[in-house]
Amino acid sequence: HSLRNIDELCASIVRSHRETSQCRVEDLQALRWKLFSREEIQAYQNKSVDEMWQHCAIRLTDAVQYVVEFAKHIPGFRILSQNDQIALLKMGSMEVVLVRMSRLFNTENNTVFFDGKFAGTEVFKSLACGDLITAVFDFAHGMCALKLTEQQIALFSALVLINADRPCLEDRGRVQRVQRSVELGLTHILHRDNQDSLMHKLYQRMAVLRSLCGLHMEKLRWFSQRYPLTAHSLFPPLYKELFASE
Ligand SMILES: CCS(=O)(=O)c1ccc(CC(=O)Nc2ccc(-c3ccc(CC(C)C)c(C#N)c3)c(C(F)(F)F)c2)cc1
Repeated sequence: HSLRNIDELCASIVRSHRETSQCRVEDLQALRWKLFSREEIQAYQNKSVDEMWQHCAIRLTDAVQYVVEFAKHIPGFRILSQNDQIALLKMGSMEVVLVRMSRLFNTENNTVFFDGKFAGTEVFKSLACGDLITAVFDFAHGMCALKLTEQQIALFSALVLINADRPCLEDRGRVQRVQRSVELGLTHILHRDNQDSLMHKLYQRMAVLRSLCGLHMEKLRWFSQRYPLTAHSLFPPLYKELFASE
C-alpha cells in the first residue's frame, strides 16, 4: 500500500460518511437544547410496549438505511460477494448506527437526538428495555469522551463494518484484506492527528458495541415471542432481515 492509496482510501470513506449521514452534526448541535416537553414525554410513556417498539424500529431502520448506503461506497466493500456484504451488514449496521448516534448525544443533559428533539432515557420507558437503553446512552457517553473528529468516526465506522471475524463469511481472506486496508487508514489518520493512543481505546469501544448489539438482538427475540404479530407484520422489512435471527 503506497501512502497515496491510503490517502485515497481515507478520502473516499470520509466522503461516503459525510454523504450518507441523515443530517449534519453541526445542524443538530443547534437543536441540542430542544427537549421534549412533559406532555410529549408523557405521550411516549403512554404508548404500549409494542407501539413504542414499532416506533423505534422504524427510526432505527431509517438510520440503518443510511449505513447501508455508506457501506456500498466503501472501496473494497463492493468487491465482496453479495452474501459477505449481507453478513457484514447483518452484524455491523446496528453497531455503526450506534456509533453515528453518539455524535448526537448531549453529555450535559444526557439526551440523544430522537424524533426531531433531544430525548432522555425516560422517553423510552414504555419499551421495557431499561438496561438496553441505559447501555446505549452509556456507550454514547463513552464515545463523546473520546472527542473523535468526523474523519476519525468515518474510518472507525468502516472498521466496525468490515470485520473479518464475523460469522458465516464465504471469503474471509478477502474481507481480511479489506479490513487491513481500513485499519491502515485509521492508524494513518490517528497518527496524522497525533492521537495514536486512541487506537486501543477504539478497539475497546468495538468490544462494548458487540455486547450492546448482542443485547439488542436478545431483547428483539424476547419482543418477537411476546408480540409476534407486531414483530412479523408491523416491523420494517429491513429491520427484520437484518436483526431477526431466523
Ligand atoms: C447525524 C446523522 S445520523 O447520525 O445518521 C442520525 C440521524 C438521526 C438520528 C435520530 C435517530 O434515529 N435517533 C434514534 C433512533 C433510535 C434509537 C433507539 C431507540 C430504541 C432502541 C431500543 C430497541 C429496543 C429498539 C434503540 C436501540 N438499541 C435505539 C435512538 C436511541 F438510541 F437514542 F434510543 C435514537 C440519529 C442519528
